[in-house]
Amino acid sequence: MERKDEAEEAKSKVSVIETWLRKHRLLYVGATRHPFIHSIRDGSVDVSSFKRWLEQDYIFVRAFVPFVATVLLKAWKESFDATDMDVILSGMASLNDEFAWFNKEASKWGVSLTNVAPQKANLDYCRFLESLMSSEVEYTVAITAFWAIETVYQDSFAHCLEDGSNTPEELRDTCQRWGNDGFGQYCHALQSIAEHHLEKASDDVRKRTEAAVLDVLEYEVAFWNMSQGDT
Ligand SMILES: Cc1ncc(CN)c(N)n1
Repeated sequence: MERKDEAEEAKSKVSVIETWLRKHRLLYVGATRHPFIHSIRDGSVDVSSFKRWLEQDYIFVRAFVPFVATVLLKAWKESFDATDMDVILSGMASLNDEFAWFNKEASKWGVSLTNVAPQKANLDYCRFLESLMSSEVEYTVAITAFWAIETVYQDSFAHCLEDGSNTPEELRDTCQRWGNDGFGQYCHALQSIAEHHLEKASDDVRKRTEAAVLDVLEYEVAFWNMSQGDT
């Protein structure tokens, strides 16, 4: 009987990440339902904004790869569960495909990805990524920030593919890239890993992880703003 109560309690227990998502709902919605995303979803998107996003995101992804490499290194050193490395490695593999995709998409839109100057919001975000690459930053903080970065794109672009959306045909490929179910499952796998480590983390590490997630959400909002030319 007691065992059953414990199982029931575990089932109804709200996870750390879920608690943060509820607590910071407005910011999360701001990052995943941004006017730029709405404009893709309703078909009113400004082509020059989309092209700016494409150019700037290519620069961001180039900085994202070394960040993910450091998360992989930390998983190897700090996690005893081999699944962590499998999931992170699958993320790296999809980043490899992403470069090919960026090049294809750039030629489709007549955009050159070489010699693009990073804009301030992008530079700030890349600098933040670099700070997370430090060996002083715990694996729990890094893997949870990684989850947040991937999830913002997944949630945003999946919204553009939902029933009732009016996403233009030529933008569906972009939305599929991050909004597809496989990418959704990958984000859930990252969330489970992050949760597992957060459950065991000290209050101090949890606090710093929550702050890093909030930073990610703010940088994502600034990135969408920049894409729209609102900086
Ligand atoms: C700014 C940003 N955030 C997230 C992702 C998803 N990797 C991205 N490509 N760019």
